[in-house]
Amino acid sequence: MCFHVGMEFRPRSLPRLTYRFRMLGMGLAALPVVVVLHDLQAGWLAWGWMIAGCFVWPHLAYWLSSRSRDSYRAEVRNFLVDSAIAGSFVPMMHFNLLPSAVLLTVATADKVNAGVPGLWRRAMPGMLLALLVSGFLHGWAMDLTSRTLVVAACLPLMTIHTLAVSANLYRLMRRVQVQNRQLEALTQRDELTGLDSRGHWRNQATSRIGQLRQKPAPATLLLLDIDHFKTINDRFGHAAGDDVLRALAGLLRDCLPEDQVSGRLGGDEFGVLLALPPDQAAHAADALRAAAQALTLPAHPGLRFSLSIGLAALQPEGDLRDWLEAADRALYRAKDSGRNRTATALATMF
Ligand SMILES: Nc1nc2c(ncn2[C@@H]2O[C@H](COP(=O)(O)OP(=O)(O)OP(=O)(O)O)[C@@H](O)[C@H]2O)c(=O)[nH]1
Repeated sequence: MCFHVGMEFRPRSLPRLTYRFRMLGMGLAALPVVVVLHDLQAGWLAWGWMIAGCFVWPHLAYWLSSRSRDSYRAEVRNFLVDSAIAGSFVPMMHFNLLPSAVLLTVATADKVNAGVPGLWRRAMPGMLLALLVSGFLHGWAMDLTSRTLVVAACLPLMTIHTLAVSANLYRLMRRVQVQNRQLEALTQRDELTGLDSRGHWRNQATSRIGQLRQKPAPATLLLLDIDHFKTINDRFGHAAGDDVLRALAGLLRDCLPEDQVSGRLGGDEFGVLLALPPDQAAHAADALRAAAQALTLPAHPGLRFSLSIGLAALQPEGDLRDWLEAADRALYRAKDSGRNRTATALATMF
């Protein structure tokens, strides 16, 4: 009856979080137990156990888990004790039907909501054992009837518990949704350049091919590679190499049409989709190469770099793999013929 949900994310504040919920749950559970014990004119043992379970245990559980080196494991153990306490109350209440059912259900639902795999199943033997021990201590008398006051005393646990669990689950779901969105955004971006990551770029390119199949339009793929990038790293340092990669990403944004789809495919290789026919794309590529050659980096005055670019027009029958292979072969032709140039894939390359 501690209503905590989502324990699997193991927050450091776990003991404090469960403490509040356990206080509330156990406090509300005490209401029907008190009414039934009063009706049964129960003895000191039953009253003492009720006070221990409902009012002392939440503080003890907090003390134990906040002292523990592994508060997660400690809380799992506390959850099992919660269930055992709920089970022990049933014979004490002479199996009064409604509070017994509510207590056992709520205790089990807590284990499910905690998000710890199989916790509710692990809690069952302890709950049953506690019920048996309590039965031997308090007797096996049965009085299933729940009078109106007992029903009313169950209501706060039924209503407030459900609302508290729902509110907590909602909060958790919202947080997971936000984190999922953040994670997705992170995987879509190349951290260094801010361009599309390889995977996201491939997805974008594949969906662009799908659109072009539906509604044909010119499209050209550019594969870019920085010439002798290893030498730049070796001569000016890795940080300078990173600056070059970032500067190139800036050039792509500034020099190429806005509807480009640009991504860093890995290392010093970049892919760009342009909604242009190959001759216009080749002009754009040459302008980009000229801009790259002219670029100076204030932090590295002696550093200059050039680009080799392979270019391939989309063929109606090809897929992304064919398109990339054609552009790649063109890129290698550009490299082989001396670098710092643009080469266009031959039609037979597809
Ligand atoms: N600074 C930096 N270097 C990287 C990064 N990723 C890969 N590299 C380096 O990029 C270099 C790529 O080298 P190569 O594939 O030999 O290419 P290259 O030196 O440009 O040779 P050519 O393409 O034939 O002109 C390697 O030295 C990698 O270590 C990165 O994120 N930052």
